[in-house]
Amino acid sequence: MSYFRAAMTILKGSNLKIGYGSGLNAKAVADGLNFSLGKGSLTCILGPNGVGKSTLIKTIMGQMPPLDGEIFLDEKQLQSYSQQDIAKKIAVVLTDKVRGGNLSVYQLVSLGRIPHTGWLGSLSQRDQEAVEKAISATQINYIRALPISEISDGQLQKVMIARALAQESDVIILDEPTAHLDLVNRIEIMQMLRELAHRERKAVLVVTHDLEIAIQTADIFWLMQCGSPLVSGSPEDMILDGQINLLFPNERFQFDRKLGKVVAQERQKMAEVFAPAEWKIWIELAWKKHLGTFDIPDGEIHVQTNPTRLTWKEGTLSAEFDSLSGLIDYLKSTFSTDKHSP
Ligand SMILES: Nc1ncnc2c1ncn2[C@@H]1O[C@H](COP(=O)(O)OP(=O)(O)OP(=O)(O)O)[C@@H](O)[C@H]1O
Repeated sequence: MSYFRAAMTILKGSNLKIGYGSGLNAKAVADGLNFSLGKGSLTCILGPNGVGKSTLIKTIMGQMPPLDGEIFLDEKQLQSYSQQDIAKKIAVVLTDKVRGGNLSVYQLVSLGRIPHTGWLGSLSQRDQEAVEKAISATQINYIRALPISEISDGQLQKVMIARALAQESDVIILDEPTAHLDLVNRIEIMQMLRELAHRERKAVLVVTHDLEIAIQTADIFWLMQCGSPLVSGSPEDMILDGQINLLFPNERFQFDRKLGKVVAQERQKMAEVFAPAEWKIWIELAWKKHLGTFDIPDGEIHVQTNPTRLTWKEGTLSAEFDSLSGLIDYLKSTFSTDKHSP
């Protein structure tokens, strides 16, 4: 497996120290970063606000020099490339809103050819083919003639990805590409990036805070945490060995492997639940959310479906409800500390 990854590597960081300023005024943001980015896979960078994800991207793009260590792009030192040569190998999609409402979708995608044609270059047959291929791969043909001021945020994000594809670089980097999008668009964009990485053999590197969608789509995670090196691995391995919890500052928030979600760890006992598996999960989540601070005696919850019937059993007492919220409301009102206080 290590041979497979090494053979596909397009970008490598070695003992990298990143940050701002230089000399005595240098301010390091992260240190001791080692990574390799593989072609044909979707890699997600995750980490808390301010840990240095955007700084790492800017350094990889050659916009700022590393404070120490080295970056290799296609086995050559990044510093040996001109900015234009980097642009032929790395395309970037940033979070900033795109201006230029008068440009059509087609014209914006065509801008991806600038590293090959120069600003004033006209599009050759070869350039036009690359633009058409990018438009087709991102399924935006139906909006190609529209001005970008008239398309939605989700469509614009696909157009920006098409522009990056038209650049025909080995690496595509995206900084929070789904930040302003609704849930369906967030999933769709990440699935599109996964497909493009695999089908077009691109190395796609995405900064995201969307842990659950990243788990569903990424091949590799890079976890960044304050004061510690970058940790990489497959999302599934990281969940199973607990490394995913490096994302959280303390033990109050942990990734629940069974639920597949981040949950607050309340130290509390829970009723014994006799229910189908999907009911158990939502009863547990609702219990944690609503009853975390309540002192509820040992009890059992029994669930029957079709029609829904939830039974709370505590000693000889038994109460029935036709919804989970009905049961939760009952437990809240019965065991409220306010009610029990003198
Ligand atoms: N131009 C700058 N000069 C000096 N320090 C900066 C500059 N830009 C960012 N920083 C600092 O570098 C650190 C890392 O910032 P960065 O934007 O890389 O974090 P991030 O992980 O991308 O955060 P977020 O998830 O909030 O986008 C922060 O402490 C920030 O204040």
